[in-house]
Amino acid sequence: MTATKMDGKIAAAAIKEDLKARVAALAEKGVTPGLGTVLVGDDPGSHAYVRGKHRDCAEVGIASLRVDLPEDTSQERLAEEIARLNEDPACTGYIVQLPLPAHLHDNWALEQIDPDKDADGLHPTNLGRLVLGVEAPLPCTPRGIVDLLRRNDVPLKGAEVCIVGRGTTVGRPLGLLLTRRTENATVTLCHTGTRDLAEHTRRADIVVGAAGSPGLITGDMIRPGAVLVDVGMTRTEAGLVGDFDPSVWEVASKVAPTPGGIGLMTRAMLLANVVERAEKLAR
Ligand SMILES: Nc1nc2c(c(=O)[nH]1)N[C@@H](CN(C=O)c1ccc(C(=O)N[C@@H](CCC(=O)O)C(=O)O)cc1)CN2
Repeated sequence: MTATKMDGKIAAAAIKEDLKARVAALAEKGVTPGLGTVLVGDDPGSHAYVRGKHRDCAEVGIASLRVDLPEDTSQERLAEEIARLNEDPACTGYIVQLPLPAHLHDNWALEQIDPDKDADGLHPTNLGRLVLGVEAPLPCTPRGIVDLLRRNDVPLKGAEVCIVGRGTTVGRPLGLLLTRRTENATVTLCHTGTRDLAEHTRRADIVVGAAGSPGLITGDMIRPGAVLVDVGMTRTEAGLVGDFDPSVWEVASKVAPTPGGIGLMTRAMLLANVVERAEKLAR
């Protein structure tokens, strides 16, 4: 068996086309959605991701507000910029690019964001709303995973899903999303303390690699015909590498690879969150 690719580029392009039309409809009502980004430091990967987000905004007609701060930014200075975006009416939603430099704290920064402007869906209030099943912006990567699976006709109802990685941007919120009544999957959340990872991955219809451990999951660890979603993104000398070893392509039925899969869906879902918030404001 050679797996087929679940293509994030094709799906993201379709999502952006739809959003472009919705942004044009908002313009007729005098509303322009505006995405803010706060980037602290010099990490080349983070700079590339933020550049990509602003390129996407330009493509669909969303205004961009960009705040770039030096590596040695103090917590007080960062708090000022976040407070400014909370108050700025031109900014309908914004993100703080993660991870922040070590002297700042990701969770502290997320808590400073006005939950109504939280374009990433990562504010504790919005994660809490996800737990409660109340409407809220959804975290972009988990939302992108569910969207890509649906577009590729992967059944979720009753599916056994093994998520490898318990991070707060992907693994944990994805477990919450997939176990909602609308998705109705059964989730096993594995992590570095899991005793026998292969025992869990082999049982699953869908395996999500979100551990950031290159090549962790090999072909012998999955069942024939399984659907795989790679969220791992580790930069190596060989380029960008995901959590799945190339041997999985001979065993799986469908794969969302790194690169070309979920990263692009993450970007598209950020735009969707910003447009949805603007639509709410226009009602
Ligand atoms: N505030 C946030 N910070 C971070 C998030 C997030 O969702 N919100 N996620 C990641 C980084 N990220 C978005 O910010 C992101 C990662 C990867 C991609 C992407 O397009 N990947 C491409 C490959 C790009 C490359 O070659 O480098 C792909 O997978 O094809 C987009 C966004 C951590 N921080």
